[in-house]
Amino acid sequence: MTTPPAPPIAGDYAPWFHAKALSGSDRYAFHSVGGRHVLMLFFGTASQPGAKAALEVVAKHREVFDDEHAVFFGVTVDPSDVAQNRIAQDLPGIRYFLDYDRAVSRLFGAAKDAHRYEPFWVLLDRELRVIQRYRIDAGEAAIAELRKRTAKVPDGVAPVLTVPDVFDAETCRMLIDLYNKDGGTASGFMRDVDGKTTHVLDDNFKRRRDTSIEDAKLIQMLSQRIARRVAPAIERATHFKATRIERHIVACYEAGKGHFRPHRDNTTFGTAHRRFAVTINLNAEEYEGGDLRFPEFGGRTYRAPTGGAVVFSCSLLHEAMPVTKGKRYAFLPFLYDEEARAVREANLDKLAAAGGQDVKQEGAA
Ligand SMILES: O=C(O)CCC(=O)C(=O)O
Ligand SMILES: [Fe+2]
Repeated sequence: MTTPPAPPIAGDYAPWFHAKALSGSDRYAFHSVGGRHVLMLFFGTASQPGAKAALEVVAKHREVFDDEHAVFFGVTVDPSDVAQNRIAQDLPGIRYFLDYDRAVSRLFGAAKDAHRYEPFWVLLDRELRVIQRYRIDAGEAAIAELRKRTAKVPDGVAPVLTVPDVFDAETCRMLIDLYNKDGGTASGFMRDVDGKTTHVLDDNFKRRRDTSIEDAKLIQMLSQRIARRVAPAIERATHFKATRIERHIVACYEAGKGHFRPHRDNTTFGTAHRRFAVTINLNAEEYEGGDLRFPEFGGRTYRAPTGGAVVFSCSLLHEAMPVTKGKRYAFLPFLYDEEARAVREANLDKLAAAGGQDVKQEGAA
């Protein structure tokens, strides 16, 4: 039997989990809230006076939770809180987890067992690390600290690599032409639904059209450039040897439509093998907006030069900002290694039929 990890203390990264939320989601992905300070309140049941008072403190400071700088999550283990309308989601910023099996409460140390519950607040920074835990009656102190932290958030630097000249100008142009001949197809993203990695389309979350490169010779040439110019940069910076490449696509984000909201690239069974994401811009001078942003590290944005790459770990939260003028074209592979290939193969049976295509493409980097 493996012992469950000890609950996080100040300075530790908070554990990630999926949980039922009052919003209606059965599997709300907690890792996706990074980039904002997070105040969690493990209150157990709002029928208790201490919990009720704590929720009143949240209501009093409601404007702090604007989804941009800070978010609040209440955690109840009592179904009667919903049945009796004691809690309600209030956007922006106020959300609840329905932790009826106590899994989340156990993870954070609030539920000791089926009977004992120690309510508390826990404040997390934008990288989802614990700043501090507060007793349930110390809500004012927790929110005062949150206000202080959000008033001046240092502008960090995301741990990304920039590699110039992976493709020459001619190759970039040729890839754009290839896309334009085909016009691309609306591309979605992966989500685990009932244990299967499923392809989902949602314009609010991602809007982009992709065309898949089919020419074997071209694929080989592009893969070689990645192997000779991107893989060594990754190896020098991280000691990771990328040997495999997933997907050869040209993607296009159009002004007024194209964007991809904050996500991580390896959080489903079907994508767990991905190690590094590579963005090679094909026409960096021809559009506005469309830069990459890593919300856990602040507002700074990144744009690969034409033919050059921005490379980052697939575990980092990232977004492609909306394109506001022109069209942005990019070549967007993922890299991994032999060990990760075994992970990929072990997960093949977890791909829902319709979603399989994208992640089954393969070749050596
Ligand atoms: O547009 C980009 O550069 C990144 C795209 C991305 O995040 C993805 O395809 O997962
Ligand atoms: Fe991504």
